[in-house]
Amino acid sequence: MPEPALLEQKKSLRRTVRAAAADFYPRHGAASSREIFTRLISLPEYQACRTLFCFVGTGHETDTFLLLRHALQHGRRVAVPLCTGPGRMEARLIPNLDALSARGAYGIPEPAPDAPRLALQEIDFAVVPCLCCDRKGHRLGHGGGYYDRCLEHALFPWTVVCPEALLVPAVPVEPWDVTAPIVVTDQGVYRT
Ligand SMILES: Nc1nc2c(c(=O)[nH]1)N(C=O)[C@@H](CNc1ccc(C(=O)N[C@@H](CCC(=O)O)C(=O)O)cc1)CN2
Ligand SMILES: Nc1ncnc2c1ncn2[C@@H]1O[C@H](COP(=O)(O)OP(=O)(O)OP(=O)(O)O)[C@@H](O)[C@H]1O
Repeated sequence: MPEPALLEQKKSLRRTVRAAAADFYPRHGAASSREIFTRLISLPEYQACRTLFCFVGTGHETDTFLLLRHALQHGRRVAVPLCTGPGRMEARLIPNLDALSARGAYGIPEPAPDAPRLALQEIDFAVVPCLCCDRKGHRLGHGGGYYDRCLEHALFPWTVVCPEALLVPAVPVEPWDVTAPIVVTDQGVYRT
């Protein structure tokens, strides 16, 4: 059962961070995303990975097209989220960026519903979005629980990405919230 106080804290933090993000991304999003990209491709977990699962960043998120393109050009298998129901998503393989020309749930570019499914056991490394997070790897998402469900049993390393300007001292943590082992910002890499 959700604890009412924590739920309220998350709601209120989402409101504050959405406003901060709306201010941040139009002005600094492109530069921030490039810095985050540079740090991501330097991670040993990325360099070693053969199969990458990475979100497709939209407007007020880190732009991940740089990473998706890099991974495809360097021979990695690349999968992105496809929302399949409330709070549920699957990793689906894409052969190139043209496979992301359709808009899916919430206006996010998604592969076609018949794109091949990637079993979670086959993921070597994943890159995950957030509205904001803290340096301990606690992330706040949009509240759908998509990543908490998906990463609940993850045995692979994964990182959340967040501009340093949107980091918060502490994200309220509920029992089902997963903790990112790595936080990559535009200014550094934090291992939790
Ligand atoms: N790029 C990206 N892909 C993702 C996620 C994400 O956060 N970012 N998700 C992570 O869970 C899942 C989709 N979940 C989402 C749940 C709610 C909203 C949402 O409410 N967005 C807007 C409203 C969009 C609209 O105007 O309709 C909002 O925040 O106000 C977005 C994504 C899977 N794919
Ligand atoms: N592993 C899980 N199993 C069942 N329900 C879950 C699980 N994880 C989260 N939920 C449900 O999902 C809802 C949203 O959770 P939360 O607010 O933590 O989402 P979020 O992390 O902000 O969003 P997202 O993961 O989509 O970015 C909660 O009401 C919770 O009950």
